[in-house]
Amino acid sequence: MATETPTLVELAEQILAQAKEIESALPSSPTFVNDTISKLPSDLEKTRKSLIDTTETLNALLRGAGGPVGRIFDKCYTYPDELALHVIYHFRIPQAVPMDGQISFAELAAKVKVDETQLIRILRHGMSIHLFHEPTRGQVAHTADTALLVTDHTLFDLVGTLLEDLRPAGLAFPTAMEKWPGSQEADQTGWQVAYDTSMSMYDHICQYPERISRFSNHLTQIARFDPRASEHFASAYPWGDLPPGSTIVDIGGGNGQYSVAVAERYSHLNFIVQEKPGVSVEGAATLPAHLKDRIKFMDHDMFDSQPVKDADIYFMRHVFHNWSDKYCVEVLKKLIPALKPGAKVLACDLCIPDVGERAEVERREVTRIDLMMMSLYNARERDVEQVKDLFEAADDRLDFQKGYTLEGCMDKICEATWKG
Ligand SMILES: C[S@@+](CC[C@H](N)C(=O)[O-])C[C@H]1O[C@@H](n2cnc3c(N)ncnc32)[C@H](O)[C@@H]1O
Repeated sequence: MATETPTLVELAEQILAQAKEIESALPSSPTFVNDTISKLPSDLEKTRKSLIDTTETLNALLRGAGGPVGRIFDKCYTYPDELALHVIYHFRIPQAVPMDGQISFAELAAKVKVDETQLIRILRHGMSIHLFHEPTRGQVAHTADTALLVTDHTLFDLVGTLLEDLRPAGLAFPTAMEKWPGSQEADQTGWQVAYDTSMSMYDHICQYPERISRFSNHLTQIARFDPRASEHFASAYPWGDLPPGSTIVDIGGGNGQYSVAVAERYSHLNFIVQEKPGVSVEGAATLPAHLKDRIKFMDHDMFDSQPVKDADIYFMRHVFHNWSDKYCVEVLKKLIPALKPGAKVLACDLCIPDVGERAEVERREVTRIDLMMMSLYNARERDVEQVKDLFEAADDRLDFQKGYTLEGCMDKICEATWKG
């Protein structure tokens, strides 16, 4: 509400106080060429997110010149920003600019084989959003951002996946909404419209070696963003309260990395990692010797009846967000005959925070992934209430308990107990 919005001066004062706090913790103030913000101590992460929120609020208030029209313009005109980055990716322009020093537009155009005039126009716009800079007229040099696109190939592949492969599905999504209103099927999305295929996104992309390779690198890049994810997972839930010898089933567990994290911390627990055939091969082969008697791997399709009866915990980490409600409920129903009274079912996913619970910039990180899941698979991210609804829809004897917050990330572990 307008009455609750701080004044411009109040916002500016908040920004000054937070900027001073951040700057005093850095070796030097960050620039677009020297990115020191990555050296910020983790205990100031909350302040950094809050400062982003405050600056965005101030910026948005000032943008509304002539009414909110400026803000609407800003949203629509991200399209040329994406176009500039897309061209920069497509023609591998970062790799053609010297890491130290500079190159003329003419030389660069010849090197990447594009028309010089088009290149200048693309890069001059790119420079306005910190993609390269022009140290002297007619010369191109790296900013911290474009240099990173050279040194970090998984980040480069993330750009390619998002802009070349996934973005067309987003553009086509309104048509998919008209064609298949409210669909919960993974083969009725923007992807099928954009690529004129009946295959689901993952099956389709697998047919193109270059695309699937950059897609898996983009997943690696996302995982690197939170290198302590398995640690957070292992510390968020009271695993230590389980009796010795308890059995935990990790459904859709990939290479078992989250079972490994909990097993390393709690030596009294046993794990069974279930996956589609072939998925866990590497995890099984590289399992540390001291965990071999406590972690087993098993082929199992989660849409079939659960073969491991009477386990203490069944957990699914980052499984439900790949599926629409209908399929999540089906997976839960397949568990029911295996559950003993008191067994716990845990669903861990990115969780959409309530408004005000986290910085707005963090909330948006989840809602934007939610829209990607929708446009690509008709899947979704959920808030705690929506996970609770899944448990209730599967069986009212699955008694929802609570959502455990994970320190340092946006995941929550939602817990239900089987009442029997
Ligand atoms: C996003 S990954 C999560 C992997 C792991 N739990 C983690 O948190 O890193 C989703 C996993 O679900 C698995 N999966 C998909 N369909 C499945 C099915 N029908 N049965 C068992 N696992 C399945 C995939 O193979 C994939 O490893």
